Amino acid sequence: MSLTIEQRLDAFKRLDEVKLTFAKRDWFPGTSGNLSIKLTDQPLQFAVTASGKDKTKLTPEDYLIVNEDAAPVEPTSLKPSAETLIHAVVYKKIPQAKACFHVHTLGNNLISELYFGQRAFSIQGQELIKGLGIWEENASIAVPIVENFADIPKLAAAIEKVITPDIPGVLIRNHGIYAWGASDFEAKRHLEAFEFLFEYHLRWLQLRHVSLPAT
Ligand SMILES: CSCCC(=O)C(=O)COP(=O)(O)O
Ligand SMILES: [Zn+2]
Repeated sequence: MSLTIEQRLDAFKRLDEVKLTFAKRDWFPGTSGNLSIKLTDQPLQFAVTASGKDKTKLTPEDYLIVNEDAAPVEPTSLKPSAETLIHAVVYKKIPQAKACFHVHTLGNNLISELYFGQRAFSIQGQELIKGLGIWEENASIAVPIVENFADIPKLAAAIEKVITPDIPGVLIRNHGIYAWGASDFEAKRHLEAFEFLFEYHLRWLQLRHVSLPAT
């Protein structure tokens, strides 16, 4: 299914907006991180950030269109993200996902290592869980954590095993997080909620032994 120029430009513009917002938060240290927006199903085609680029910058060559095998669908000199297969796995396993964002932050790296032994990070009763679209009273979530592998097909297979529609994200040990949503707006909201919950928990671990003045 051929894509219109309007579809491309709209996806690239949306990715630019998200990229600049995340860049302002220093969420792309050392060229890390990658972003994608799904364009078509049957066949799966999505726009993804080019590999190895400084994601704090906007250039005319930041994105390319790829298929489910992470191969470019049009002639290009750009190399797709080294982790493109992971985005493809998310789109194939979670049909509702229309955007998928990946960042490396200190918070998500620390949480992924602290809780890797449990293969999940669990948190309950935090208001920002609603940011994940989970609104029941005193809700609890468990964010899956997989081992990090340099072999991307192996990492993608590990991720495919654990992701479900219930929790729109997955942590990779000492690497980062993938978060997705039914739109770029929703994927951004989910990623922000995850990162807030990680930061809250890390700060709580630091402060919980501090003696507070008697009230
Ligand atoms: C320097 S980060 C190592 C690669 C990585 O984990 C990442 O998220 C960025 O890879 P890409 O190929 O998408 O630039
Ligand atoms: Zn990464």
